[in-house]
Amino acid sequence: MAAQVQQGTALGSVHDSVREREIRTEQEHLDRVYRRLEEKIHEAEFLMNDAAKLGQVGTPGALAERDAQVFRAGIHLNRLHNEYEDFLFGRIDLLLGKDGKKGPDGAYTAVEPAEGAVREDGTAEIAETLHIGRIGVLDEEYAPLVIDWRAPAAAPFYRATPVDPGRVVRRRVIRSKGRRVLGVEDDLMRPELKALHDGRELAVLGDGALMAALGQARTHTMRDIVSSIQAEQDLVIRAPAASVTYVEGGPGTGKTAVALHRAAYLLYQDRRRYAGGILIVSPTPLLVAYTEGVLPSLGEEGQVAIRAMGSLVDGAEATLYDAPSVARAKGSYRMLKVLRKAARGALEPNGSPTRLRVVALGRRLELEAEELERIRRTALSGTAPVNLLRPRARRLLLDALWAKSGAATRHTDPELAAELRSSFDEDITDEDDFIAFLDAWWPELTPRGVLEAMADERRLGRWARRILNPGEVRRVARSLRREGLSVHDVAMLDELQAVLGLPARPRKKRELDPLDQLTGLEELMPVREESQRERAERLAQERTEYAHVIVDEAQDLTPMQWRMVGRRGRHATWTVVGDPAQSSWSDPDEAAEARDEALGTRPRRRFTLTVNYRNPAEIAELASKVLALAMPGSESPAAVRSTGVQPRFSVVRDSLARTVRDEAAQLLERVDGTVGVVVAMNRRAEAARWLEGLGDRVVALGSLEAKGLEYDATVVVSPAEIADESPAGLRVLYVALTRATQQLTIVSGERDEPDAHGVPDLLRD
Ligand SMILES: Nc1ncnc2c1ncn2[C@@H]1O[C@H](COP(=O)(O)OP(=O)(O)OP(=O)(O)O)[C@@H](O)[C@H]1O
Repeated sequence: MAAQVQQGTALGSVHDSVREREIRTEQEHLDRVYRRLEEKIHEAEFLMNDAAKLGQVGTPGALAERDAQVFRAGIHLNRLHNEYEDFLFGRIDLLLGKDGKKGPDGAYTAVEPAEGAVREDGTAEIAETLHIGRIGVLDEEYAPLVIDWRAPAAAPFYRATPVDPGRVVRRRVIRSKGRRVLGVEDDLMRPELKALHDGRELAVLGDGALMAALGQARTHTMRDIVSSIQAEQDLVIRAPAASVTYVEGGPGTGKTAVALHRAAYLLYQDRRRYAGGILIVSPTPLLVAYTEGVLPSLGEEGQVAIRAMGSLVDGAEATLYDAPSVARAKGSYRMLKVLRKAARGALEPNGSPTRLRVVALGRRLELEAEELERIRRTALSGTAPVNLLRPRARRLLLDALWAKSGAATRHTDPELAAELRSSFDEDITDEDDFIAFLDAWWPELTPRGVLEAMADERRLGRWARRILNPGEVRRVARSLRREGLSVHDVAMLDELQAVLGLPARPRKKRELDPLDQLTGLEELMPVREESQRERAERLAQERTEYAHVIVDEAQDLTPMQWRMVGRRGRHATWTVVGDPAQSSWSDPDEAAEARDEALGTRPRRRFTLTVNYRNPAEIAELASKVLALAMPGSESPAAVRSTGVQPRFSVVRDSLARTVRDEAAQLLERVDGTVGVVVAMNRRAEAARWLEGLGDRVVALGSLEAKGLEYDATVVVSPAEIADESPAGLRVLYVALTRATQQLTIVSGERDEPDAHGVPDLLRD
């Protein structure tokens, strides 16, 4: 190897001095970057003050100018005041490029080296050195001091491999804390070259920046992976935003990490387009809490909303879980039919009036139950939202009363007849009795109101006839009588909102130009089309539709949830990440149909992630036994590292509680970070009690709550209980087994059949 790779104890001191020199070089660069950042902060503060002065001038031009300045300076200050852990984290040393053109970030754009960049004797000069960081920084001459990780020029940092190095000779990960460089880790992309930089041979130090990142102790929040994104992940992160980006990959392949980095990339790449907002949908509030720090660490906040599936509807916050059979009924397409019937049926509350009496044209007029029923049916024909049909029902009532009055036949002059009719209508609709009748007979329905009506088993039975079986009706009605909402109730609320429609509100009058009124122009002017910006602002405010929707753990969405999420991205581009092998939904075909409906006919670009960065090989191998049972024939992703520590098997000694507590305590001793204890859903509450007093590094979770999370070590309690809990139980067990980054303990419970080594039947070959 021509490059200067220093290894072994004999070379130790040389190695140390090379390391010190390289660290010093990077430190000097970092110092320069910080000096420049400080200058920028002063500039931004100056701009803010200046902008405030402009504000006192008060002319429209000055005000617009001030707004723009405040906006720009505000963003700047916000970012710069953040003291990032590792503001600058990478560097690439490049050969001369083919065409010598520079991009907007000041870096040369060519991917391939120029002819002659490598001399015949195998030596080459480093022509360009780029430092990669969280945001871009230019020096006084507009030369790049730091390239934003999302800029095209930074892509080779993530993509270059020894097989396909492009111009990259050396790729360096720089570790720093605050303003101090702590270390560097290099990968050599062209080991065959003798590369010179400033007349000196290029040094190559250490290896394993990725391994160091993976081996770190976990906390209860996710870290960004910006300094170690791998090539197959980078392809997804930078995929063009058109249509649907569809990503599959097994546990730990970085799907969630990639989805979050992609949100940051899209904003960087086209901030205007994504002013309409990016929505990230997560299955649980726990996963939201775990992931929500990643985007701010990448310098992105505000335009991205991370919401749990149970809080996608404003004002709703799901806190309950349904039993699997109830979840199945509530989440399936069948529920859609039930809701449509319920929305119409709920118009007839118990005690709905059966007679309408009014006085008009000096006569008493009456409509009886049968006529009222006929009018209701006519008004409800079709599929229009129920709340929007109230004006139609009102009109039909007036028609029927007018016919009863016989007044129509009395006037042959159409003008007179029309006049009489309009005063007839006015008289009636002003009458308090009529208003009270209408409110009782055709009440304005709310989604919550309909859900409450469905809690009445008799009524639900009527609406769900031949759709749900009697057992399902009983269980669903009972579940709706509980205090609080479940995650599946929230999708039902959202569907009901669509079925009911927002009641008609009086339209806000456009401000009139007095001149238009004088000339009558007002009548002739078409209502102005909303501009793109106005639309984006409106959508951001209403927060019901987004410019890009990212669905994490997509394999778990029920058909009803796909409909809910689909409504938020009708005009959006999408990134959908998931793993069918981890699906906890019992009917994947039905869910796939709903997903295709939500995504429409947009073309899809498919990606597969193949490397498991979370689990060591020892844990991945055990989990693959359950994968073979859950989805025969599917492949598990290759684990990128091994720890030499085999999973531990434990059987209950005196009590399950004591055994689990002891095992968790042992793991707390063995790892520095977090421990997760995963139990069947119905044991959640008791498991939390088992762990009382062990501190906040350990948590108890139900199997469904473990989705997407990870811990240094996990205790999985009774594989058989988890597997038996629902029709998708084996896949849920697969999720539970793949949460640990270092150690895994399996505790067999009553239902398991452990062998002499404590290995339960489900985990044997
Ligand atoms: N390139 C990388 N560099 C460093 N760490 C990585 C990288 N890719 C993934 N990881 C780490 O691997 C772990 C798993 O990533 P992530 O949670 O995104 O996987 P996932 O595919 O969503 O898993 P699951 O399907 O089990 O939810 C995380 O700790 C993540 O930070």
